[in-house]
Amino acid sequence: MFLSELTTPIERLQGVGKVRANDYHTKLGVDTFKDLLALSPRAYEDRTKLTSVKDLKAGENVINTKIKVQSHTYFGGFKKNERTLKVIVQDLSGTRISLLCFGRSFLEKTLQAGSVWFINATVNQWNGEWQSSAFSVYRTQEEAGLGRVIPIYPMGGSLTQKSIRKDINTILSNKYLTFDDELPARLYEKYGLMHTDSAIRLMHMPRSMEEVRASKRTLALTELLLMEIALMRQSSYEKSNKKSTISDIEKKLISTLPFSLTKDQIKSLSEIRNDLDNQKSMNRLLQGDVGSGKTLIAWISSLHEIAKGHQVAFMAPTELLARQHAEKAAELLEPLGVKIAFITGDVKGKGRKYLLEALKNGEVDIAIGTHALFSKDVVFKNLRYVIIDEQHRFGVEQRLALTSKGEIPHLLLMTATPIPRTLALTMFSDLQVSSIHTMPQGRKPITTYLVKEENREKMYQTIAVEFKRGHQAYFVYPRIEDEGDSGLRDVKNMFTYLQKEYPNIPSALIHSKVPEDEKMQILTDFRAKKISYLVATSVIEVGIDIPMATCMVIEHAERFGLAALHQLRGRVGRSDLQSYCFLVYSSSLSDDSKARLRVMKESTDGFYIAEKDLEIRGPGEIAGAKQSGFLKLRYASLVNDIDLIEIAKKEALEIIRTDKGLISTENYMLRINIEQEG
Ligand SMILES: Nc1ncnc2c1ncn2[C@@H]1O[C@H](COP(=O)(O)OP(=O)(O)OP(=O)(O)O)[C@@H](O)[C@H]1O
Repeated sequence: MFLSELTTPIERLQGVGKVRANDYHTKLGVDTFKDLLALSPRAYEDRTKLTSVKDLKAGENVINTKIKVQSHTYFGGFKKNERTLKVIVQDLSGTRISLLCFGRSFLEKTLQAGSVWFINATVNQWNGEWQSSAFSVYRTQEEAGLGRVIPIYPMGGSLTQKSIRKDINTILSNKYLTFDDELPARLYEKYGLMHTDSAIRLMHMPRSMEEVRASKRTLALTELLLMEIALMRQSSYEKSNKKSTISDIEKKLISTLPFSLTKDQIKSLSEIRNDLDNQKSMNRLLQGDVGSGKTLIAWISSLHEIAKGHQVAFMAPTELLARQHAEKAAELLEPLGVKIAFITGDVKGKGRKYLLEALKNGEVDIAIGTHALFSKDVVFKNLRYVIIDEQHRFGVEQRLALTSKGEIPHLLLMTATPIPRTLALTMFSDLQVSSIHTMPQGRKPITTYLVKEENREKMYQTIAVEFKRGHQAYFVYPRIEDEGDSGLRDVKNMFTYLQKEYPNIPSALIHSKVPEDEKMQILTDFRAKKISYLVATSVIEVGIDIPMATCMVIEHAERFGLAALHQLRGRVGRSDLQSYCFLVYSSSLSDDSKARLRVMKESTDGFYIAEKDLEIRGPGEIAGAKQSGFLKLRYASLVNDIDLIEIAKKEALEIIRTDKGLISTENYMLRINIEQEG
């Protein structure tokens, strides 16, 4: 069978109870046997050889060794039950190591003098003595996993390394289970790949790091190739040479704007129009910095389709943003006679029924909402254009699911987190890209200050001056409330603190737990200047557009990624007023965090920041792309596997060129796997 066909729910696995199943679903996104087998270890520990402290190289501190217990002593405290057990042992090389058994006095009975054990320990040197307080002891070499390479999985809740390994083993030990190859036979030979069955088994139970590398390479190339083919299959882009004309209704909107469009806005709009007038469906990414005027382009281009009698769907990542967009659209488009509907999961009952009828009958021109727009009961009469805001929140998979709905509509994805060039060139080969580099005229670059924690007071005073000028501010913190141990400032406590700092200045608290209606009311009041500042978590990260807000304070700035910092900063500087961003950091910063904050101070250009992000993170993943489902890759790395990405692209192109329907026997498995995953 193919791995994608192993869809048995995880709760049916022997030994997995309710709690563990629930943790699999919620912590790891594992719902089926297939998902568990596809769970890629986040690291491997090489325990193939016994190592003594003498074998440690600079920077290493983990040993797997055989020990002989010498003696016991106790240290610290006055009474016996307050003292800590110290077990003196000798490792393979005869070196003395002290095992410090904090809270583990019971080991005195187990680790008897003269007995022999295997240990896995993290060691360090203290006053010339080797010590370890983080160690595990095993009776046999087998139990210690020695002679093997141990996979380390992502964990969560009740799931431990041991339980995950055991569950994977339970599935793989079914002797009737074998996995068929997912790629055409010739590719295995051409690229020296393992068979799928071996690759899956060796990913979880490798005997050497060489096997880890070989299995990863196979699984990564398989994954990339399936994704490239799936994307290319549904892409039917053909550049049109025809120049489109601007409809009257578009002209009308443009003429009512109190400003003129920027050069890049005009260019993007014309690229989109040309695509919209093409027979083939558009698949275009509109990338532009925060506040560069992308959403406006979305509305104008919607009119191009509405003028033809077509319907448009506009999807935002959160209800809050969907509502804000709906309000803005109403202001801009309703005077032109455009009929707008707002649809989210929260619109229920009679109102929903009425809206759905109107959509079905074609009485609505634009439906604005969250992903609820694409639930089964939402039927359009004539949907021809879909716009997705902040596309990094929607994975490639949703993109595929969306366009597989009947007649393929034109698709415009908008993002304010530009994609580094290398990635755009490779992974997004199926997308056409329009970029807005120029900012609207009159915008002053935001001034960014890096503020040491101890200088916060001065910063609060500077902001007080802005309040006096009638300007507004955001204060952002990483947490809603402190759970007692983090030492981080949190939204709730700081709300109280700032009220004392700024007596008589109206403020509001906004975070994910505030009900949607309340959030909306707060934003309406903020826009109407009834509120001067918001104390918030990163819920305000995307899309909120309040022109009079000129100050953005982000405390514990080192806790946020570059993309998030850039998005947050983009909430100010949205008018011709001078705006300021204060990044407050703690004095104990890692080199990476320092480099990131420096980039923020140096530049306000999202394109530059995206490239730097990739550079600083090096072999890591970019801009939270993996986590956010931008590209949900399990095995391949966008940074390390550029060579595989290129192979996948080349082979996928060839396959699509010769057999787009994937109907040949050789390509049969590709079709099955793509359809299963889709
Ligand atoms: N050419 C322009 N000149 C002046 N103001 C503009 C121009 N284009 C758009 N704006 C205004 O700038 C603000 C931001 O525009 P818009 O919301 O379209 O940007 P965006 O790129 O979608 O922003 P974000 O990424 O933050 O969602 C809006 O108030 C909009 O009316």
